[in-house]
Amino acid sequence: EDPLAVRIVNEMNAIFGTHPGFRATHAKGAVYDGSFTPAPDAARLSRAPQFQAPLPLLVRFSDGSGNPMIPDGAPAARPHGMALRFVTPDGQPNDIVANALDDFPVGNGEDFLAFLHAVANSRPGMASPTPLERFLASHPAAQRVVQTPKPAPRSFATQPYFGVNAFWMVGADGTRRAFRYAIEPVAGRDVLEASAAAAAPPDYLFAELDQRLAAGPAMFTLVAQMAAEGDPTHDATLRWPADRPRVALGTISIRARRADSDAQQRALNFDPTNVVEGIALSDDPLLPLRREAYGVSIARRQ
Ligand code: HEM
Repeated sequence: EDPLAVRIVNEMNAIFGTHPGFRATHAKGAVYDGSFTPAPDAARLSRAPQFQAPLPLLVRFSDGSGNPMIPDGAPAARPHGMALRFVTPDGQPNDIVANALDDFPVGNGEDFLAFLHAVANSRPGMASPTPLERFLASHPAAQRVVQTPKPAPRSFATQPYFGVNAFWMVGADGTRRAFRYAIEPVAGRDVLEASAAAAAPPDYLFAELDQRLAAGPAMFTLVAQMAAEGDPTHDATLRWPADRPRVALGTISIRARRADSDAQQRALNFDPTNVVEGIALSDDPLLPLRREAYGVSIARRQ
């Protein structure tokens, strides 16, 4: 039998079709140049280079489907994605790969495969219960994610993004703290009515961002939601209480779409397990699985 990561990417291909040269999911995207300026507090929390001094960033915004022709306003384009790479002085990448949803349907790879398999095998008009309905009935976190409203953003720059999986920060004094990333738009959250999203031009999000950047950078605050002692890090479906402190780690500034965006996005391999000294992976099993599955998709598309 094929490894789990291969079977997962196969199910993604079954859902979205195979599109040579494109990612198995988040297929439609573009790559931007930007920079990161750490907040004064960040250096104490993590000794990673991105929290010591300003660094260049590579950023990719994407629609959350494996279909590269998906209209930006289609429900299947949600959640949208934001992936970023700190370009560190020694060239070792630290990536953050985030979705426009502060949640995930499953906490382990077997359940993710079963979820994708159920989606791939359910069709509108099928007799109830469909495979998806059966999966949701026995997986409350997936039910919660499916029921969460996911309005289309007005702009990639008016949408918050979330890292979902927990990491550790290792401070200058060696102290380890568990956290999750959030990326908050400085312009504030702004969404479209369902009817406006359905009527929007197919590339409205990418066109809007070009227009916005012509007038000035798009800004976000990189935030860490800090765990309290004992908060679970091993299961992305176990959300931490909303009152956990949110610490600003710095400012993301997005300058312009790269002229070589198409070539860049083919070559780029964002991976949430690309971390540098000062950031460490948690015990969340989705992290090593993501590394493997992204690797499978990268090998197929490159
Ligand atoms: C077990 C869980 C997951 C699996 C198996 C998975 C799988 C994949 C795969 C195969 C790709 C394409 C990689 C490539 O060709 O470069 C991808 C891309 C992506 N995933 Fe995941 N994913 C998982 C969880 C997540 C989570 C939790 C998030 C967000 C919090 C996320 C956000 C994204 C984004 C934004 C991209 C596009 C990255 C880019 O712009 O290059 N994924 N995922």
